[in-house]
Amino acid sequence: MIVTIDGVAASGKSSVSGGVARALGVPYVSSGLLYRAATLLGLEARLDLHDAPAVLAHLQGHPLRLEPLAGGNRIWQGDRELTGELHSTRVDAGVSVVAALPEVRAWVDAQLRALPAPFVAEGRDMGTAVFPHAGAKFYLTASPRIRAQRRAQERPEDVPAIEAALVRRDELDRVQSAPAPDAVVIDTGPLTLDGVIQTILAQLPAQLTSA
Ligand SMILES: Nc1ncnc2c1ncn2[C@@H]1O[C@H](COP(=O)(O)OP(=O)(O)OP(=O)(O)O)[C@@H](O)[C@H]1O
Ligand SMILES: Nc1ccn([C@H]2C[C@H](O)[C@@H](COP(=O)(O)O)O2)c(=O)n1
Repeated sequence: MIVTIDGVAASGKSSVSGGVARALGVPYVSSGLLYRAATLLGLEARLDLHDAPAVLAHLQGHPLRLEPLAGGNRIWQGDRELTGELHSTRVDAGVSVVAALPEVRAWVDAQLRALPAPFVAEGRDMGTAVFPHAGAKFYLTASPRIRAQRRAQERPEDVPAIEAALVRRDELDRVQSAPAPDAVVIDTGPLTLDGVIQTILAQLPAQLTSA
């Protein structure tokens, strides 16, 4: 069983996926972490992030390992844990460039499809390109201002700066971020985190919640 939760940047995908996964007793899979880790490695190696063959060759030489857990995902390159370094402003600024490379997308998709189900998968194209046959699909939205206000609780930048960066990233990620036609779209703006989780749990087919 696979449940997909896609959505725009900072719409609550990881927090909501974690809550849904815990309620179902399965792990969740954060696909964005693979793009973020690929970006960090590219930046550290001073690669041109537009150079797909260079980025891919570097990834193949420095394999990433995603550890999907219900309590939070961790990601490793060899013995080094990268997780804590992936939500910096520097990685945010470069990740859309790396995520636009078809070669990198194919590499990430192969990593994700190799994971053993059941799980909740979150990202941008989980319900469209990666797991089109998922048992249930959701897509989270919220206005840029609300998303920026939430992010500002965890970042040093102010709300207008965060909002501008989110709008820029939404635009850069637009191609792969369309909701699946069969996804339930949820505006998280008026909802609490738990409200979003309960909304999703209430809409899951009975065979998923009893599995
Ligand atoms: N419905 C909600 N109400 C209030 N706060 C929320 C809600 N959903 C998420 N948040 C908060 O918004 C912030 C962003 O959430 P989260 O990191 O889960 O989003 P994301 O979509 O995974 O982000 P990114 O695209 O950057 O990976 C977090 O601080 C989270 O606690
Ligand atoms: N399935 C995915 C997941 C993520 N991305 C890109 C888009 C984002 O800018 C970046 C980081 O993702 P986030 O942590 O914000 O969810 O990775 C994508 O293109 N496809």
